Amino acid sequence: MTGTNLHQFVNHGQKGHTIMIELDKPFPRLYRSILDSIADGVYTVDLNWRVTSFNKAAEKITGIRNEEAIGRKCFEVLRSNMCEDQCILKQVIEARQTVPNRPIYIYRADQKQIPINMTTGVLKNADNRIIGGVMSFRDLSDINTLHKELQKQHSFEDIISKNREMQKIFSILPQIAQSRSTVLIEGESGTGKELFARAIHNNSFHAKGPFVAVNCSALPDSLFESELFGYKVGAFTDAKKDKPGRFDQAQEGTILLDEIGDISLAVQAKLLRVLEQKVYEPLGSVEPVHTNTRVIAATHNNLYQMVLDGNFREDLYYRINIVRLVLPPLRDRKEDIPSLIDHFIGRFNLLNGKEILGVSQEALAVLMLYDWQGNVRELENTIEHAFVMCRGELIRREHLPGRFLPIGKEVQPPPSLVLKDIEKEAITRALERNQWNKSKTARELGIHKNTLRRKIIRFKISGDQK
Ligand SMILES: Nc1ncnc2c1ncn2[C@@H]1O[C@H](COP(=O)(O)OP(=O)(O)OP(=O)(O)O)[C@@H](O)[C@H]1O
Repeated sequence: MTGTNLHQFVNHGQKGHTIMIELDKPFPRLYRSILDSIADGVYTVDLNWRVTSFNKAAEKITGIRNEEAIGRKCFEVLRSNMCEDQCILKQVIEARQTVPNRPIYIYRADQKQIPINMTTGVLKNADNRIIGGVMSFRDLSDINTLHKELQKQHSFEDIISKNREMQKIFSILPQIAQSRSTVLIEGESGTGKELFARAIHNNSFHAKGPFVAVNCSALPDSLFESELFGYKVGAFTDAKKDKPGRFDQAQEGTILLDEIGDISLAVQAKLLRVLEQKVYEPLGSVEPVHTNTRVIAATHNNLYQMVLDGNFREDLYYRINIVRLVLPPLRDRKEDIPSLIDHFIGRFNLLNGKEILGVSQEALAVLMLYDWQGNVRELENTIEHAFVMCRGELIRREHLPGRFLPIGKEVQPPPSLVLKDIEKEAITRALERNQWNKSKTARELGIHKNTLRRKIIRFKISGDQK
């Protein structure tokens, strides 16, 4: 390569690139041809972040032509989620080190956001002086689509679960979504009630309309009516102009009445009228407004028990309980924990530009043995905490919040604990919970009875072992 303007072109594979080039001289045709023959998108920038070369694959992936890219600032061309405050190139130049395989998002020319995998290296001239950077990137859309296809069996939209009860709900969710009936979703806090409500909305005839979530427990009686139904100017002293309510905002869409068990009996009567007659009057108005909003109600209470206790109107209960979904707590579907962890790690990797690969065996063991009173939300927050603490590729026990650290005896797995021990432990506990009834246990674990039998033999689980 001596005698050319491109003094050295080295590709270190996983370690990334070091390209030596003199940017003030014309980019030789030979090397442009080489760059154009590469399947990955490649572009170079100078120290003012101006794009100096942009190969054919980069054009194809981004939808931006070479002539449009050259000379422009790289953040105007790629517009990635990292550009503003975590510019990788800046980090690379400061550390004089290649950053390989960062998953990030960029915007294409047609405004579509796509996931890419970016490797960033420094660009040096013949005197070994840094004169810019080189980025190579790969479109991950197809890989992500394939991955999603595989995950589809255990998910509905963004809801992940291989639990049998949840799978049953997934299978009827499209029908529920397409009906116009009111849906009641019951489950402890953090089990995914709002996620399900959104999935129903997204798959319904109302999908193009808005999705409006109202937290009923946050609304005192005095505000409930004005918040839900709005008011007209002069309805009360401070009503200086008309204000639309949440039902107005949700017209043609879906309204989620979250924590419906927390509303008073007086408010329940008002809500019943809307559900029965599909009309309401804003405060200060006598003109009824017709609503076509789909209503989904959610609660962490046992509404039927509330009816029996006289705290919830029976007629309203039957009105909202046309279709009822009960989401099991996470401690009853621990088989979901590993895939939920993967799901959150994938999401946080993309958001934070990190490349964490997973959790260590010991960390997984404590997460599997934990009780998860806060359900999936608590798991999500735990992984987010670990993300902040983790500097390497693997989340270890020490990265988890304090309650997972070895002070309490109950969460101390033996150091040799491996995945099969966790599985054995989970199966034994499930068998105990179900009085060693194999059909019930298999159902709870979401596996076939024959699979359970095989595992009992393989793990040498016997009734008297504990
Ligand atoms: N099965 C699941 N797969 C993926 N993410 C989930 C799942 N279940 C819950 N989550 C996530 O956990 C968090 C809590 O979920 P969500 O808000 O839907 O729970 P909720 O039951 O409505 O809680 P609350 O009763 O406290 O309002 C959200 O960030 C949601 O995305």
